[in-house]
Amino acid sequence: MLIVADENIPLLDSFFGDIGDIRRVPGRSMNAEDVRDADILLVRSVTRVGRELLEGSRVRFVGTATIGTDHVDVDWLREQGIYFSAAPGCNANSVAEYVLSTLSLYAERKGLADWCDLSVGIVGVGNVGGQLASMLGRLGFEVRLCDPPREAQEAGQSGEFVSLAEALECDVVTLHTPLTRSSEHATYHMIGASALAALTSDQLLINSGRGEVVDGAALKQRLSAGDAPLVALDVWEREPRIEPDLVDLVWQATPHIAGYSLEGKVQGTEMVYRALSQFLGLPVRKKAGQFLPEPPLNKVSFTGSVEEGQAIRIALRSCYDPRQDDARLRLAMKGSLEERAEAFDRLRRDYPVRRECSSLKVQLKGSSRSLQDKFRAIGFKLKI
Ligand SMILES: NC(=O)c1ccc[n+]([C@@H]2O[C@H](COP(=O)([O-])OP(=O)(O)OC[C@H]3O[C@@H](n4cnc5c(N)ncnc54)[C@H](O)[C@@H]3O)[C@@H](O)[C@H]2O)c1
Ligand SMILES: O=C(O)[C@H](O)[C@H](O)COP(=O)(O)O
Repeated sequence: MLIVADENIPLLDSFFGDIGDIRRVPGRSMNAEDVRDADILLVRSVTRVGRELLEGSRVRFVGTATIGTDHVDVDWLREQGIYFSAAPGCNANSVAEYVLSTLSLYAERKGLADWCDLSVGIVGVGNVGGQLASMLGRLGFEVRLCDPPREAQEAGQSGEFVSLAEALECDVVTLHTPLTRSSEHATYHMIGASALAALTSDQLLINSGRGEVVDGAALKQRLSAGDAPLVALDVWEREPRIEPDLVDLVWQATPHIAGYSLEGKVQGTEMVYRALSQFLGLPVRKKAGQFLPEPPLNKVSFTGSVEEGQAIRIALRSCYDPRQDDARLRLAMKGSLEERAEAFDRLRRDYPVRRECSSLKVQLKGSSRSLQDKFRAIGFKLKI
């Protein structure tokens, strides 16, 4: 059995080596010739999967080791009888940690003594938005949730949802919707000129969903006008050919790596491995956890005299500090369009190992119960 796989899927041999022969291909340039003789196709989000890639091949299973599925023509696969599986939720915690770290930097920039003074509007409350909402709620933030599809489905069951306009009133607005173009609540360019006009310089907009959810041209105009909000973009229109002008205009710029914790990536591989094993009628014997190495930093200690906010910032940023990714992306925005595109993909392919907060033991000597609860809310392991 031949498995054709994006070379950027981690642990291909460990998970799939005893299922079939593996042919590794760069995901961005994968073409029909690469997959013609394959039985199984494993991708991440940079390969467009549909008729053009698969017609005439013998592929019968497609797995994407990612949450997003907008790169896959799911309807065409269904019509062809090709089984499809994604990895919902695999890197939700990684994205939530990216948002938390971004919030901590923003609160510091604003000179806030307590980051919980920020209200946060979450647009799209699925795996990622839901995980983030739960963390922020436990930390004591005021959170507003906007999710019209869920609101319609859960009508009458809860009054917890607000409109997009109400979410846009929060100090921080963070986008976690999929990219959809034709459904009732399509998200393509959902944040356009009028939504952007509602935001002021007292606010932060974060997009780590998909680049095309925000109208890039309208964003450039808004950021060049007065009273503009700060913006943190992890995802961009037309990746990897992103606009260097927009990189210059945003406060924080990262190369689509919010979900790139090692845990998130390996869980993506594991979920596709499980789906393929079930599809082939094989036993599921491997788990992501068995392949995760000891983290280079596995313990930090704080004494009772440490200021609470300071302790949380140190622990959070020792696991993930987006400023490093921001600096790397800005440095890479040189040369021609193609050179910049290659650099964008290189930053993602050669991404350093990043571990989630759950990999770090936090020792809190003589700390308050409330501080312990906050560390737990973020997912740290506590040693008291
Ligand atoms: N930057 C990254 O590294 C990264 C990592 C993981 C996921 N993502 C992106 O984040 C998206 C969300 O991930 P998820 O796991 O939470 O997906 P999900 O499917 O679990 O949740 C998405 C939620 O968005 C809601 N939604 C749909 N249309 C909406 C609209 N118009 N307004 C408000 N809400 C709307 C849905 O009802 C759903 O509850 C993914 O589809 C993917 O594109 C990015
Ligand atoms: O949808 C997802 O899971 C994320 O956007 C994911 O992190 C994308 O990573 P890539 O497929 O581009 O490696």
